[in-house]
Amino acid sequence: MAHGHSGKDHKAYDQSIELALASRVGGKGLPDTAIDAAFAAVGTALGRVNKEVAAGGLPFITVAAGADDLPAIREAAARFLGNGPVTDIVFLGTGGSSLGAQALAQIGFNQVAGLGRVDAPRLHFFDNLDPFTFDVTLARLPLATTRVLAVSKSGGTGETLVQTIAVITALDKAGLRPRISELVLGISEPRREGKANGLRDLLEPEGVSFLDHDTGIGGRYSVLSNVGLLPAAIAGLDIAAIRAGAKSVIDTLAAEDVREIPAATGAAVNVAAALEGKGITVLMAYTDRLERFTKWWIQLWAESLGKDGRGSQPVGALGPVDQHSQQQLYLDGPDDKLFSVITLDVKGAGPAIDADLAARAGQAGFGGKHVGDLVAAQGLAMIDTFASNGRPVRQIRLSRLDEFSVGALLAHFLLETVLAGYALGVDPFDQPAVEEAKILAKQYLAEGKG
Ligand SMILES: O=P(O)(O)OC[C@H]1O[C@](O)(CO)[C@@H](O)[C@@H]1O
Repeated sequence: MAHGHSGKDHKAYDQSIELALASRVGGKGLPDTAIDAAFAAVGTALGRVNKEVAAGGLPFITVAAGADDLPAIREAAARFLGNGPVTDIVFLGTGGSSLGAQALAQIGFNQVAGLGRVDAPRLHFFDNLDPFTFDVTLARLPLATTRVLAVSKSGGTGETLVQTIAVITALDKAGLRPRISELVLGISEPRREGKANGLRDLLEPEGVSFLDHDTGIGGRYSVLSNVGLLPAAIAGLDIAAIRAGAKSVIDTLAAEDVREIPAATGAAVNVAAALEGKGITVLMAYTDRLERFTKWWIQLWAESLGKDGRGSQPVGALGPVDQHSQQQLYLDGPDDKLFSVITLDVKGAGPAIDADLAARAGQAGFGGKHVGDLVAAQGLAMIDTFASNGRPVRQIRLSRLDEFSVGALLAHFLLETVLAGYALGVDPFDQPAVEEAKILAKQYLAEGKG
């Protein structure tokens, strides 16, 4: 990784819900009655989670806390990159088969808006289906030095299948089909009796090998399994540090007092907000490298909790840029939101601001400071402004953004979501409502509609 440390010697993050409480931010904050009721429900949910893990359930937790599979993941990454030059890596997959990998890749300064390529290879995540984007990309990519990782838990997602078909066709046209087993790799569930797996059917006859997607881990819970960690290893990240960060959070589940557990506290503040009729939960991160993290979290929260008429609308925001687009609404619009602000200790980081030039720009106060000083001041000012306007805000503060801390954050939000789901009385692991439009789309395609 170009910056930061992957050491395990620092606390991954600090969380505080103080400024979400009515006692601190006035009438519009969350009252003690709601917080107490939420902690009671989350305490019961925690007991259930711990019991299920002890009984061998919830493998997304046990896998995330382990390390036995890491050598195999590293080997697969090394084999995938091979010996020859690799200029580009294409990731096919959508939702939980892509967003976690994107969140991790961003920690290593990949996929950061405005930054473009830092080091080779370039990473391309095609989690959306767009005929023009894909056409242009396939035409421009140097296919002989490109590697493709196709990920689908079910092996049946239409977007991923048509992209994979297009890749095979492009490799064929480029005369590279004989090399496909070297250029392409898959991750999918093992074949199951009576269940089709289109991705394996497409690629295995070509000689392409697969890593098994854990059948007990749903896509949106898979980031700390090989689904997220193989791309992370390919991107050069320290996957042992990611797992160490995750384990540091998972280990807190054993604490006696539910209020001492950060993930349980995060679940409780969200459940309390739901009890108070706040239908929107905003996650605002003050660092470019957590932008995809917020997208990953949006799927996790929305698909896990939005059912039976329950759940809250997750909104991802980036600071400071979104202060210039959404702050007005956040502070002065409907009081229907809980805010969670993630800040990074960036004081002293980034370019120094020349004093003379700052004075010439009419901002003498910027002189002698660093860009990071301004961002740090903005994050803190935003948090305090939420509070002074009576808008409940939870703070999460990172001292560093590295593999260890992102592993911890990922585990935190995975656990927070499951605890909130159990506390709200919904099943956080299914997504029955997403099937209807998929079936209809296939019917319309057959009928030529659209
Ligand atoms: O990994 P798969 O099976 O291709 O599914 C991709 C995504 O599609 C969904 O099933 C929703 O349509 C998500 O839950 C999942 O993460």
